Amino acid sequence: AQSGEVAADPQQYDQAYLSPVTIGNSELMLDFDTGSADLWAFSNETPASQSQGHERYDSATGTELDGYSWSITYGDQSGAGGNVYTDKVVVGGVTATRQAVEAATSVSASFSQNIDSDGLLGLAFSSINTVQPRQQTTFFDTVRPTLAKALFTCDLRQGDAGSYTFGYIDSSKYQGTVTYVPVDDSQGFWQFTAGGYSVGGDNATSGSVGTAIADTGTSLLYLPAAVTKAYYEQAGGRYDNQQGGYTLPCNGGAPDFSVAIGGKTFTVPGSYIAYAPLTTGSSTCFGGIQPDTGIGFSIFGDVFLKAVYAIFDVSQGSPRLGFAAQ
Ligand SMILES: CCNC(=O)c1c(-c2ccccc2)csc1NC(=O)CNCCc1c[nH]c2ccccc12
Repeated sequence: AQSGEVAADPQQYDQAYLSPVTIGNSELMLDFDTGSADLWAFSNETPASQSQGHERYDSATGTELDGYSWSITYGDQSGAGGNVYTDKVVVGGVTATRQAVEAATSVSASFSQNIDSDGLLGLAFSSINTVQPRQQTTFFDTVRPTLAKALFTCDLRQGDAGSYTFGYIDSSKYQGTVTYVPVDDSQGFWQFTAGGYSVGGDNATSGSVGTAIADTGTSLLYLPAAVTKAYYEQAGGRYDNQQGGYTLPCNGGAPDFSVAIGGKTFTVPGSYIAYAPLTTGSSTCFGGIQPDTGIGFSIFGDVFLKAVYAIFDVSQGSPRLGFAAQ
């Protein structure tokens, strides 16, 4: 049975985390994304004008799926599309011998400009993979029958290298016990229900956050508008229309944010929520908590996930998420 571990290196402001992946003879840095289900990469088929500074997948090592294509658009209106190959993909020693690899023939500007990232490795459910005419499986779904345990874990850190493991849980990476909650995979996401929250206090008491997804591909923590408003009232933040989100003083006074999941309280330190200065040297920061208005659910992105050890587990038949304090 296979199991393995791969580093997750933070980009500036922990905007995303990148992990080394070998595809055929190419070694690329990919953004592992539990909020989508396509493994796509810059490739020899991506126009040079769009791929400056990126490592590229050389599709010569792959077997083309004739007549297959993919096209994805994310909520921030970024996206990519192209052709499909099968090739050998290795992540932390775990090997998928015939993994669908989506070679980009076109990528949006925000991906071209983010030169550290050579593509994404989707870890949501394969039901939302975009390959046509026949949907393909994610790397995790491809290797799942060969894994020691049908699960993967995520240990993201503030401003420091974290890691993903496949096939095993590393109990040295968390304290206390793991709290498991059921996952509703009907929308293809790692979707769960979050409970009460508290700002600055130590026990999650008021209100209820509700439906949420665990999403390593989204940088911030998107919460219901009322919860977000309550947070910034205590944090001394304000909604800045020009910035298109809440901003707050960078100076370290931001209160912690706590939320109950499965009856256990998990706390995001205030320092994670003073996310990034608006411009270099500014004393005003863009907030790491933003409203989830119009999305349809809350998104527990990297700002939350770097405060916990997360276990994405399908070993029990129905999927479940495990959280433990880091
Ligand atoms: C901001 C990125 N997140 C989203 O758009 C998103 C939404 C979403 C939907 C509507 C409006 C805002 C967000 C729901 S689930 C979800 N999660 C994903 O889509 C996960 N994949 C994000 C890939 C991605 C998009 N832009 C990037 C820029 C850097 C690194 C990764 C990315």
